[in-house]
Amino acid sequence: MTTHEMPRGMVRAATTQGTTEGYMPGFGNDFETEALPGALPQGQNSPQRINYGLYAEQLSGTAFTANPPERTWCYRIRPSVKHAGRFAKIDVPHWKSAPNIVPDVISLGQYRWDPVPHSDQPLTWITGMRTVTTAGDVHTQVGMASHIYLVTRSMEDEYFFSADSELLVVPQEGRLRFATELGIIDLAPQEIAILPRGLVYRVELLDGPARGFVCENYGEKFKMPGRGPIGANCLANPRDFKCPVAAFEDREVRSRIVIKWCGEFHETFTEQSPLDVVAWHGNYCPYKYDLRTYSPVGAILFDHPDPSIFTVLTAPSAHEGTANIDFVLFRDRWMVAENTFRPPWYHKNVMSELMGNIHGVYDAKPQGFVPGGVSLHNMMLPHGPDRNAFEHGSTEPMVPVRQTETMQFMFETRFPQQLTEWAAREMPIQDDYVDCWQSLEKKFDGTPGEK
Ligand SMILES: O=C(O)Cc1cc(O)ccc1O
Ligand SMILES: [Fe+2]
Repeated sequence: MTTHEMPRGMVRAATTQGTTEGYMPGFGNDFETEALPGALPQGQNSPQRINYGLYAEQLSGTAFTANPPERTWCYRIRPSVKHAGRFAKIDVPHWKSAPNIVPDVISLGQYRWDPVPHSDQPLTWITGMRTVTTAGDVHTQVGMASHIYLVTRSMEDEYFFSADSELLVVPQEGRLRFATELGIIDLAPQEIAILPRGLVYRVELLDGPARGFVCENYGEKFKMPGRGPIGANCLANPRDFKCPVAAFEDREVRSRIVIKWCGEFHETFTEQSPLDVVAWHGNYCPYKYDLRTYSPVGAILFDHPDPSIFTVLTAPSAHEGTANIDFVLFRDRWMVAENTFRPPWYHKNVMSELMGNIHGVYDAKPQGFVPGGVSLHNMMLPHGPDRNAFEHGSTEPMVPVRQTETMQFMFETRFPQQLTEWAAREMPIQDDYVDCWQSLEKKFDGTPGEK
């Protein structure tokens, strides 16, 4: 299927001025969109009867009284209660939720993994999800989980929603289509998508097998970080977030809906596609973002700032400035600081840092952290440049250098991350990772002067 082909039978809103080919720009906007003319009621949410015989339904992503409240009004062929009833538990063994403490697995440590090889098994978005770490508690809606997905099959007449979490998707190889209740998102490496809690969707492969990373956010939703003295511009700009226009299917076919709820998986069946929202308006919706539109701000004279300067999105916790999750991007950029050790400094951090490599070379780890690979520097565990990066960083000429062809990210959380059994035993762990610091030399010889 090409990017422009629609899934079977899907009717999408005509793009209007201000939209970019099936998407509407802006972060947290109050959007409105209709796939059939006149389907969206004007001036009120719940008229006695709705055009085309549609049903009105509200999807609330925050408490009714939150400030600001986030909700979307959907005008659909059937209310979703007709789609989802009579649930049965099913087993999705590799998708774990916090708390998931494996007694004989040691999560305390610095870990790194090679890319998980693509599979020749038929794996969908649901069966291909592999949890790497969990943190916090899904039941009290704090913390997160990190996952790797390996997708080799499109979902067919099968749909999913997570009542537990919002999903941040970071593709690394292969393109995916998210056909959602609120419209279609096509996603390629170097882009990200956010799928809100409660939204029903189907995931299709657009080409090849797909692999990528997911951050499952149990807590408050991702938002743009406060930019403080940076002001109104740079970092991620609101207009670069894109929300899909309405698209619907009118397909009467037996369909399976899988629901993640309190860490458990359930199935229910319906006789029609649940993607039957013809029009909607509101501020609770899925969106995508092209990481290449991120404008990094950094040191332009000396020293190395905290990586919070590279935050794309932040999911707050109850403690101001202490994120449940920060999503941080290390992209290509100029390094210009004078008289400065330019790679990341050595450090210990109360927050735990899970990193993934989308492509290219990461400056603190010129070897070993390869595209598709993952590293974890858990709560308060020391880490920093390996020996090669240290030697290079402390001797390189202080001329402007462009770090090119590089893109890594970090899921940083205030909670310690617990390894799953799969991450500890099946994912290709690099047993010798911690040795990358052992060859750092003692330079101190008791005499002053630079060594
Ligand atoms: O540990 C890492 O590689 C991530 C990181 C990068 C950086 O520039 C500063 C601090 C930090 O934790
Ligand atoms: Fe770090």
